[in-house]
Amino acid sequence: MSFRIQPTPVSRPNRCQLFGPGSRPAIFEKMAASAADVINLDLEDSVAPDDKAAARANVIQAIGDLDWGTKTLSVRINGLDTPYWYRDVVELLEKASDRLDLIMIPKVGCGADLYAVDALVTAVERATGRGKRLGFEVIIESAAGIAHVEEIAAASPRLQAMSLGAADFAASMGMQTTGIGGTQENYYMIREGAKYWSDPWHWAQTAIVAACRTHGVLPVDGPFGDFSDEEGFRAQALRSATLGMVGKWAIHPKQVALANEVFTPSEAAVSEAREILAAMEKAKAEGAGATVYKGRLVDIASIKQAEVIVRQAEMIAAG
Ligand SMILES: CC(=O)SCCNC(=O)CCNC(=O)[C@H](O)C(C)(C)COP(=O)(O)OP(=O)(O)OC[C@H]1O[C@@H](n2cnc3c(N)ncnc32)[C@H](O)[C@@H]1OP(=O)(O)O
Ligand SMILES: O=CC(=O)O
Ligand SMILES: [Mg+2]
Repeated sequence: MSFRIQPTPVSRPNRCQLFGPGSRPAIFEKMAASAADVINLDLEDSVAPDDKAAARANVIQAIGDLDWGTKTLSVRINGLDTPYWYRDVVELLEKASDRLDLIMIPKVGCGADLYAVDALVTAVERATGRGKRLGFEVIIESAAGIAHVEEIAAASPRLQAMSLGAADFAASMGMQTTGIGGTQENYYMIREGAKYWSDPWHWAQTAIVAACRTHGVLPVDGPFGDFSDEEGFRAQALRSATLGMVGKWAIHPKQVALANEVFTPSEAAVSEAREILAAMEKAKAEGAGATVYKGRLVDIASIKQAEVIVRQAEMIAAG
């Protein structure tokens, strides 16, 4: 490990973030009753411009009125290039109850975007004497966002989570697709006449995971648009989990159980991790730094790998 120790992100389950438009209050109770760890009430791209003010009022009322249980409650505000965002922040902080945990800032392009929102949030918190400090989450969904991803991950002590937003990301990058996440028909290699599909989101995901892990932020995979394609969602989520992401968005209630399943370590994975820890305890007692488990090498690095899985399982079990 470098002299610079890797910070630990906030310890809370973030396997699934369920989104719903702020202009559709009829679904808020269903969102609150869902099995998602995080609820994202949206004021941004799922809300038409004429509905922005009404959506904001709906969301403010629902934050206080509904029972959100132990979920993390977040509101996606409008982007800093719009006329709406400052009023989203000010009205949420002045009028919504303390139940609000986070705001999600979309389309961030540089660290100064977070600085600007932090300055406004801090001023309103001080002016109103608001007790609970608001946290941030951001979406990397532009060329600028991915180019400055590490600067963004380091930009505010309020930052808890960072998601990849595949739809806006594809548009900003000029990618020739209208698909939101998952396999892209034209992204393949050919060998001996057979097509092998590759993953166009992979490089952005790894950049996000590395930036997040460097700065103690939770890396999250964003939306998967085709909510009829359960296997496609599962495959995308499994790749994200394997890369180190802790959860994925659901843009339809059907996707919540899938995300929870993928981002909860399986019983088999947890017992194997515990067995590796036990094998290493035994090795340590015998003065060895490495040993053999099921015919393969395990050593001190394996302890850290196994601890990732055990910690994740324990944190989820603790709720
Ligand atoms: C690219 C991005 O920015 S993604 C993030 C922003 N986008 C969003 O927030 C969109 C979120 N999703 C939605 O708005 C909706 O799910 C839609 C438009 C995709 C589909 O809505 P519908 O046509 O109503 O879906 P459908 O008929 O399959 O709904 C089934 C049930 O789930 C409910 N439901 C639909 N969406 C949601 C949701 N997001 N949360 C909770 N419940 C929901 C419906 O009310 C319906 O309930 P019922 O059985 O009691 O009648
Ligand atoms: O906001 C999400 C996206 O995919 O765009
Ligand atoms: Mg977007």
